[in-house]
Amino acid sequence: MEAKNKGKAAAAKAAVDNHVKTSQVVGIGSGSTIVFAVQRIAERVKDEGLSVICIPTSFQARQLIQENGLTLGSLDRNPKIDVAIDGADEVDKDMNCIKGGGACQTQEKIVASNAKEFYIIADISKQSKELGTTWKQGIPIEVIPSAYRPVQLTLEEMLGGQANLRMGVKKAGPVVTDNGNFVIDWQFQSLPKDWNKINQQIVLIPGVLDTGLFINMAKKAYFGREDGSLVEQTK
Ligand SMILES: O=C(CO)[C@H](O)[C@H](O)COP(=O)(O)O
Repeated sequence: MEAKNKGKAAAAKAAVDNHVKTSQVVGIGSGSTIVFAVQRIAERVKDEGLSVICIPTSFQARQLIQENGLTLGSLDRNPKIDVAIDGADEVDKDMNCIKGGGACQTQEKIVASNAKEFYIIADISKQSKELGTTWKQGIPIEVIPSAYRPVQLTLEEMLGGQANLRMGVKKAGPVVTDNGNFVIDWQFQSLPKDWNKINQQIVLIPGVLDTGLFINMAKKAYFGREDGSLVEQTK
């Protein structure tokens, strides 16, 4: 297994083994690390008879749940989630996160905020002392397509920096989210001191759905090192 994947797998296994119990409703995040968590849940279903209902945060998560033979639930049928597990692009010492590298942050935030407990799994490169110092691609913000230009201008006038429309790779034009919207990646000029305030300011701009700033939501983060060892972090 590739070294980085060893860390991701170790973090995923620890979170699933420590926090997922039978009969629970489990929120399934998106990205490359969550793949290992879903595989571990499937292993436990097979080996121990674990029984859980999985709530996806994206098209990718839905596919993963189905491909691994797990029970697919929905927020309509299972609005109360026991535990949610997800990856992150950066996690600071206070457990605040930047998410949305895969453009799934809105559904991820809905699932995480409706879970009793929310756990982050990541390779060690995602651990950071101060939010905004390691993830350099900007704060992901989901916007309604017709509003993208005014939102870009408002962000730049209000907060400075640069608000870039995320463009597709192997697809002409912008990235379109699972909700049919666009993503703006806001790159700040100077490191904000109060991320909570910044988040609230952005969310209030008409046309914005939500941001990839997950402030004070995660209970614990599991970071895996390349040798398969773990760093556990709580607030
Ligand atoms: O927020 C996300 C998707 O919107 C992902 O959880 C985040 O990008 C981390 O992904 P990976 O596990 O591939 O590092």
